Amino acid sequence: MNKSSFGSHFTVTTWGESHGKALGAVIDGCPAGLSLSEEDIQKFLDRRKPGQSRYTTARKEGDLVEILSGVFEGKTTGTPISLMVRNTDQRSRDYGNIAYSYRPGHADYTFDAKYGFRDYRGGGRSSGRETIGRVASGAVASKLLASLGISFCTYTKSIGPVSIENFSPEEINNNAFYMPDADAAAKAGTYLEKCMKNLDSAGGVIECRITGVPAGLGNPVFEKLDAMLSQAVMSIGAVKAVEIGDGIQVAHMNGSEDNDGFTIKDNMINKTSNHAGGIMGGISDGSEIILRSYIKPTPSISQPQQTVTSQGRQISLEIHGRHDPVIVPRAVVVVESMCALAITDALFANMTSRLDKIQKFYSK
Ligand SMILES: Cc1cc2nc3c(=O)[nH]c(=O)nc-3n(C[C@H](O)[C@H](O)[C@H](O)COP(=O)(O)O)c2cc1C
Ligand SMILES: C=C(O[C@@H]1CC(C(=O)O)=C[C@@H](OP(=O)(O)O)[C@H]1O)C(=O)O
Repeated sequence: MNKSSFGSHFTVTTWGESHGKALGAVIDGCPAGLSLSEEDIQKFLDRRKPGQSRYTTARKEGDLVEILSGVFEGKTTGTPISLMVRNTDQRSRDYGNIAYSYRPGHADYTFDAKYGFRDYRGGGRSSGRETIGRVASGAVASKLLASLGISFCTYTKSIGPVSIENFSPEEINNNAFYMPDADAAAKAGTYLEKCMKNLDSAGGVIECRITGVPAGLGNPVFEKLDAMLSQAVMSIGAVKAVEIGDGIQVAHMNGSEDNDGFTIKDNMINKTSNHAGGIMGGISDGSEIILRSYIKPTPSISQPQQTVTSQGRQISLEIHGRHDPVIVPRAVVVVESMCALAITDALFANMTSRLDKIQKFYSK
């Protein structure tokens, strides 16, 4: 089985390959009446599309979205929403040497081990280009969440050894890295130039902050909100770790440092700090949700690497084709989209969690 869907209440199925005719998504479970246009979705896709700086793949794609179904007179109809982006700049002949040899760090070997057959053109289904369907669906989920007062702020926290520490997340500078600190962005550029000169690649960290999520979203066991968010973000290619709140740092803290105190502010229960990153016991606590995603260096590099062919011959492989020297800047909106899908799914699952809420709904 090749499961291509995410979510059980707001369900997204992505489809397509990097060098096929097109890619896209089908969204099931979006309520009727949400105003939605191709421009709403295009704004998201434009943040992800390739060819926008020298630090991303040189593949030139417009990534123009077409809404094929589920929207009438500018509003969702409550029926499946089908979204499509056509591929226009495939150069499949560049991939001849990976048809029968395995790229270190990519999905070639494991895909073959599972299916015994693969579309090797640009990684096929395992290409980062699959994230088009995720981002197009994330745009719809974000529009829905925005109408409920839930918003996202996502940015590059580090690239290689260059990280940003003291900054205002709202000030995302319009640099090639979506990094809210222009000095750090310049340093990241210098670091990447060195990597590129060495025919090498770099990784980094993306931070996503979600505001406006009320207390009470998520479940106490299994489908914990932190587990749902982590699963959503870990399912993106090249993501190797996810942290919520203080994340792995808590292993080095004492309870007296890590615990967030409670207080009353404006007659409401509030916290004195947010080490937990907005989720306790698997359920949102009403404060900002803070998630970090750790992205590995792009596996396809052009310096010679040791590998084997599917026939078991040892070879030295130089990878051709057009690849991202760093994945992080283009993955910022992918992380945001997967978080939006997870929050929407959790929200819809929550609708029937309390009898008083159901009674209120039917009391009119
Ligand atoms: C937006 C995006 C762009 C990517 N670009 C590339 C790329 O240009 N070259 C490459 O080899 N891998 C790229 N990747 C990563 C691979 O798709 C990924 O490493 C591969 O599928 C193996 O999966 P894994 O790293 O999760 O094990 C990209 C991933 C994303 C999300
Ligand atoms: C084209 C995109 O990124 C691609 C992600 C990717 C990979 O292996 O993940 C490999 C490269 O493309 P191709 O599939 O042609 O080899 C990247 O250019 C895109 O994301 O739109």
